[in-house]
Amino acid sequence: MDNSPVRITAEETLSDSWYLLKKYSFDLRRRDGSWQAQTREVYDRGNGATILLYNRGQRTVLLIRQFRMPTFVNDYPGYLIEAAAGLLDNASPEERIRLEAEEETGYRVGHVEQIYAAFMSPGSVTERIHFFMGEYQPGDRVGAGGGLEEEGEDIEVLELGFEQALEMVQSGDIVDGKTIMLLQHLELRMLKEGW
Ligand SMILES: Nc1nc2c(ncn2[C@@H]2O[C@H](COP(=O)(O)OP(=O)(O)O[C@H]3O[C@H](CO)[C@@H](O)[C@H](O)[C@@H]3O)[C@@H](O)[C@H]2O)c(=O)[nH]1
Ligand SMILES: [Mg+2]
Repeated sequence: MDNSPVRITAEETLSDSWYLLKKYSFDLRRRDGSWQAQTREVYDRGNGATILLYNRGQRTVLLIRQFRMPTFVNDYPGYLIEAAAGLLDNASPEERIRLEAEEETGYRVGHVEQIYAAFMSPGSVTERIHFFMGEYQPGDRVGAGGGLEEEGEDIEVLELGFEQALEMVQSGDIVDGKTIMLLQHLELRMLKEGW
């Protein structure tokens, strides 16, 4: 017997231009057992991965700054400070984050640790982001980073002190969700382990 609380009744593609925007019609079984018809728009850009590169000895992190159009059209100057990140494009999260971190920051990544995967905007976007932490050393730098110009990327690499980065979360100079989560994960680790 089908016990699912959801029955999809129709699926309409609203846009398949760069990524995929669909409208789903479905019946949802409410907690009282009754069924209710609903529709929701769902944006599918695949899944992603992100990493906080940190150096424990120097007490620094490597972040990037780039232009993000969706923030610009929502009353923000558009240049966002973020942890390196990329879409999976059919690679595994770990494979992808190594490639992306090197492409964006110029640092080759050694050991990485996956900490969790999270839905970042579950009311509208399918994406689940895989979160990683990785230590870097100055000698791991193999290029300038910056991303791929042919894809429109123009990425500035920033090396910041831990404390400065955490203060920038408080001051509103760092406003990207995944980056705030990663910096706070680092802060928890610093507190727990007494760095
Ligand atoms: N032409 C065109 N290019 C696009 C479009 N949308 C994205 N791109 C390009 O596609 C590439 C995607 O770059 P990635 O580095 O793989 O992804 P990202 O944009 O950094 O995404 C990461 O961060 C996001 C925000 O936190 C995450 O949502 C995502 O999962 C990932 O972690 C970028 O060059 C971007 O400009 C579009 O509509 N049109
Ligand atoms: Mg990226």
